[in-house]
Formats: sequence, C-alpha cells, structure tokens
Amino acid sequence: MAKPKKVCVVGSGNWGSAIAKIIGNNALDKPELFEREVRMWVFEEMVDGKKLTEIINTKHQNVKYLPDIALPENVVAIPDVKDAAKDADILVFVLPHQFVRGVCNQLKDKMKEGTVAVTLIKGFDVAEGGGILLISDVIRNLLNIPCAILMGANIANEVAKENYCEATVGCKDPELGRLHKSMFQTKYFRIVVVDDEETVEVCGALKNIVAVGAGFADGLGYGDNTKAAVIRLGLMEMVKFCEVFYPGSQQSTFLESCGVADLVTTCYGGRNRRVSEAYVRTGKTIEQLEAEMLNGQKLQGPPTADEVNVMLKNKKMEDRFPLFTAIHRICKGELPATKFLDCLKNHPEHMISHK
Ligand SMILES: NC(=O)c1ccc[n+]([C@@H]2O[C@H](COP(=O)([O-])OP(=O)(O)OC[C@H]3O[C@@H](n4cnc5c(N)ncnc54)[C@H](O)[C@@H]3O)[C@@H](O)[C@H]2O)c1
Ligand SMILES: O=P(O)(O)OC[C@H](O)CO
Repeated sequence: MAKPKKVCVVGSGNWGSAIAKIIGNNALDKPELFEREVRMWVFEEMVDGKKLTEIINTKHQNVKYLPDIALPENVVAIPDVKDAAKDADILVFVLPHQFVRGVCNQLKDKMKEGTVAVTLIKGFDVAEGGGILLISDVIRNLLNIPCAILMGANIANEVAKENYCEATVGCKDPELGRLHKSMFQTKYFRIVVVDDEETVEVCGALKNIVAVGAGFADGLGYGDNTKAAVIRLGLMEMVKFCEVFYPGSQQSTFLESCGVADLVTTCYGGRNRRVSEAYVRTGKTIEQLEAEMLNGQKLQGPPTADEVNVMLKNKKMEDRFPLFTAIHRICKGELPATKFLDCLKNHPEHMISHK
C-alpha cells in the first residue's frame, strides 16, 4: 500500500485559507491517504504587531484573509516556501497569479522525485514574444512536475462557511484525478474530474475578465438583463478563445462548474465585479480601489484582461474578441466606461442574420 501523501498548500489568501481548511479536514479523515500535518506557505506579514504565521498557528484562523473561520489545527503556517514545500508529495498552488513565477523560481530543483502539483490559480502568464502561458505550464516548466487544475464556482467565503458548491478538476491521468478528488471532495464541496485540462484552466482565467464587464454594467446602472447579455457574450468569447487557441477543447467542459457556473457566481458575487462597479461609480483607479476595498486581497480580472490583450494585439485579433478588448481598454482608461454599451450593441454575435 502507498505511503500517505504529504500535502503543502502554496498560498494562504482568501481561497488559499479556505482550501487549506478542506484539505486539513480531509487529511484528518483519511489518514491512509494523507499525512496528518498539512503545511501552508504564508507570505509573511505583520498583523496588529504580530507575525501572521504565529497568529495562524496559535489562533488557528487567518485573521486577515479569512476571518472568523476556524482552520483545523493540523494546518501549519510556514513563512519560508522552501521549508513548507520540502519533501511534499502534492503541492497545491493557490496564490494570486502575478506571484506564481517568483514562487516557483524559489522551488526550482528543490522538489523530490514523484511530487505532483494542482493549481487553483485563475489567470495567465505572459510568454516571451507576447503570447500567453497557462499557469499550469509555468509550474510544469519551472518545477518539471505534472500539474492538474481545480476551478469552479467557488467564492471562498461561502465555501469556508460550508455552503454547498461544486468544482471541476482537470486531470488527464485518471489515477491522479482520483487522488485529487479524495483530497478536495467533502459533503459540501463536490468534485467532477474531467480530462480537458486546458479548457478547465482557460475558463477560470477568462471568467474574471467577464466579471469586470459585469461590474461595469452594474456601475452604469443597468439591470440584470444587461448583465445576462454580458455573461452570454462573455461566454461566447470564452468558447471562441478556446476554439482558436486551444483546439481540441470540449464544449461539455463549459457546462461544468468551471464554466457557466463560475461565470455566473463571479458576475454576481465576486471581488472583480464589486471593484469594477466602484471604478465606474467613483472614477478612482482600479489599483486605488483594490487597496481601499480588498484589505490585501488581489484582483485577477484587470491583469488577465491585460495579458490577453497583449496576445490579441500581437496577433491582430482584438476585433474578434471585442468584449475582452473593451473591458481591457476601460480598465486602462483608454475608453470611457460609458462606451461599454456600444461594445455590447455592436457585438459581432448580432451581425449574423441566421445561424
Ligand atoms: N478568493 C476567492 O473567492 C477565490 C476563489 C476561487 C479561486 N480563486 C483564485 O485563487 C487564487 C488565489 O486567490 P486568494 O483569494 O487565495 O488570494 P487573495 O486575493 O486573498 O490574495 C492575497 C494573498 O496574496 C499574498 N501576497 C501578497 N503579496 C505577495 C507577494 N509579493 N508574493 C506572494 N504572495 C503575496 C498575500 O499574502 C495573501 O496570501 C487567485 O488566482 C484567485 O483567482 C480565488
Ligand atoms: O472574487 P473573484 O472575482 O476573484 O472571484 C472568486 C472566484 O474565482 C469565484 O469562483
């Protein structure tokens, strides 16, 4: 029988802490599969004069990023990522996408034979030459280990309260897919494993751009019908993006939690939506609002819109993705938010007479 796996959660923000709670409890419930101690790498900072790692290890709560939620005592916060990941069998990457390359560089050549990863990170990396890379590819390339993906309609605070929801694991290897399912699944967090890894990940990244558009529609004072149009046109562009850049992508994946469900929850309940609404209403910059409204949490939508736009511009394909392009230009202040509706009205989807 295989030895129980040592798990390290790389990240401890809002979602990182919520997923550490799930994995910690599963490690307690399944000692035959997982080692009791689950390490969680914490980007160290001072909170009320104390180190966040010390607060987490004594209070068993991440008071800054997931307050009022008890973490199991076997989740141990560690400030050095190399110490946290040492000897790990499974690395669960869950940090804002802008930091993943720096963190992986610290772990390069340090992983033992047989280590595997799962990424919960929504976003892209910019490739040399102006394309985009999947975050799972950054992890695979830098650490030379396999990497599966978990995405879904998972607002962290709701998952942490144990409200029922679903998630999708993208994993081509069936045996690893089963292992990941047993690490993540609980009575209230239900997992479906599919082999369409790329679509699962691309959906998770792109829905954050659409959520920014939903926030603009709210900020402009339009109602739910307009938001539904943003969601529909956003979904059409997500599907087209996969067809063009990730051929082989399966339509059925869009019907999993990582697709339509995540799009809906983010466009109603997410941080990207909330800050983007405030951007239209206040005229402050996104960076200013992120700092004022999120207490250290990070937005993924505006930087993802930027990363996607670099590629679309390079390939002269901005006009094929007008919603993504307009959202990016509004974030950058290149287009007034009031022009957002023109983008919806003139969307190429409406120019086709019959399908
Ligand atoms: N929060 C959610 O509801 C949710 C749900 C599903 C997926 N996600 C995705 O999970 C990923 C992580 O999100 P989150 O909510 O856990 O993070 P978060 O938005 O709470 O981000 C804050 C985290 O970033 C860390 N950080 C700050 N500066 C850093 C640096 N220079 N280097 C490394 N880390 C630094 C902070 O210490 C903190 O742990 C994102 O890609 C997000 O899209 C989030
Ligand atoms: O709060 P957001 O906008 O980063 O979205 C959170 C999650 O991705 C929802 O699944």
